[in-house]
Amino acid sequence: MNEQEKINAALKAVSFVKPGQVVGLGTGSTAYFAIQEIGKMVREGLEIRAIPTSEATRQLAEKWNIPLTDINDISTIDVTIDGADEFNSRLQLIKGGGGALLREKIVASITGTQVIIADASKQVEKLGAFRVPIEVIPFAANVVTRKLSALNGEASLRAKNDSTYITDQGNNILDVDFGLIDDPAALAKALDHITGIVEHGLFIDLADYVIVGKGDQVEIIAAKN
Ligand SMILES: O=C(CO)[C@H](O)[C@H](O)COP(=O)(O)O
Repeated sequence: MNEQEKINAALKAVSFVKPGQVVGLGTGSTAYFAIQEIGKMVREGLEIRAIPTSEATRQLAEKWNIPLTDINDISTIDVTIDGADEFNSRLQLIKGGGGALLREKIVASITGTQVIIADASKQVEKLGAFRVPIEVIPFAANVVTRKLSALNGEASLRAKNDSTYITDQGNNILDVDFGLIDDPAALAKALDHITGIVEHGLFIDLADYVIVGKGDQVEIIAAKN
């Protein structure tokens, strides 16, 4: 993990934000730098409305006086800048290390241009060294855990400060080790069909660009359509 690479990627990503747009604000230590930069742009007169992907991001945006709007009052988001835990050459992602995958995926699903920012450590040949975060309703945590083992997934209930981790929606997160994933799209489809899973952290066909900091350079990788 390299903080300067995160900063460089974030500074590049904010050039995607234009006046008058609705902007999705991601969650995590990389998105933090983009939100901070957008805050400075707002202070200098940029007019946008933003949708935060977590309560932590909402607080950060409020601190920077970034005007917020309600996702239920809009139909599309022009551009979203968010981080990722891993990405591959097809711009398939694992997200949810920060626990915000549900709102992040909802926001991504109505975003025109989804820009992912990352340091170079996030680029992988095959997804799966980072365990796939899966948001489950607490009632179903063990039910889902057993169903995941049928897919060769070893699930651990996420904890924080010695307590079970609770998401912004009051759910739990299972961090699931599937080993290296040969076909992330097929796994995502299988997870889509498990009752009790609210959402999973495999983001397939959602990223339009990944901006990755590499040393003091920044590489912009566009999705192949
Ligand atoms: O998906 C996320 C939060 O749910 C984050 O974008 C992801 O965990 C990357 O975080 P960071 O930029 O801190 O490495």
